[in-house]
Amino acid sequence: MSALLGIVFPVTFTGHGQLPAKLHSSRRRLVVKSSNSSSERQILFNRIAPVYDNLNDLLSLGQHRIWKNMAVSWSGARTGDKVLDLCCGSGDLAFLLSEKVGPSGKVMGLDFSSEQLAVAASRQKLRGRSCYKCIEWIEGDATDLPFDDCEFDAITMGYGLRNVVDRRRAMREMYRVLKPGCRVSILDFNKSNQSVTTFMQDWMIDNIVVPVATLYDLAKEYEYLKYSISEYLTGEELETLALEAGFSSARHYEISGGFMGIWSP
Ligand SMILES: C[S@@+](CC[C@H](N)C(=O)[O-])C[C@H]1O[C@@H](n2cnc3c(N)ncnc32)[C@H](O)[C@@H]1O
Repeated sequence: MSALLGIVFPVTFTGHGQLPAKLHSSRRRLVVKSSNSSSERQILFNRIAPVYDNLNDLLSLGQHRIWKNMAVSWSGARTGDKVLDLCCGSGDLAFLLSEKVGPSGKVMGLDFSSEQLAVAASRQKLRGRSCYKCIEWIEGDATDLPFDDCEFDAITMGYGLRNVVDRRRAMREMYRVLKPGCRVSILDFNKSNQSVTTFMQDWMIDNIVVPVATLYDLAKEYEYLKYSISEYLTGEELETLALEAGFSSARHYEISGGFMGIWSP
């Protein structure tokens, strides 16, 4: 779900702030394409957890790995840093971050899906390098972070913000827990102003993503992708959101077919 033929875009923000809501797991089978409550989305991501990684590789032809590497580079994470990966899912960006910060650093991977975190933890066990031991998985809500002010040297978020119901609050939380002068790097699908791009995105979701997901009995869950992009923010709107949250600057670039974003000082 995260990546599809280059139709993604990260945006990074700097700056240096506060806030709090709680979510509870539910076993209800409630997944709809216009899923627009946090608990519905939590259920959705729990359900897709067992196949999420395989589908990412399949649907992006492996390209999501390149984009995630870029997002981690843009975060500016360095050896020994304490960093946060929000909406970490099965942990791709957290693993990449741990390679940057090394065993002397610390990576916190936070997500509200216990099933995604279980996949992340089992992947961690299978990995031998010492740097992976510096990752801690935390079940929590991106809009109510269980961290102190100014705790992190860098924050990443891959394909997360689009799925967060209260994005304004999530952005303010990122601002609060980030140290002054440090950077947030956000990677996601682009909500384009170009009708051709939107048409291509919709076409690929309808004709490639959903049919493939149907093979895993996850059609409805992946139909949600189209909805989530349509109600996401454009690059300009994301920049405004970051500035309103207190960040000193924010820059969104489209890449990969014209749709990826990066912060510039
Ligand atoms: C598309 S997945 C991305 C996972 C991973 N970052 C990646 O790039 O592969 C989105 C993740 O965001 C999580 N998520 C959505 N809203 C959240 C929130 N409010 N708080 C914490 N996690 C959230 C979901 O549980 C899911 O694991």
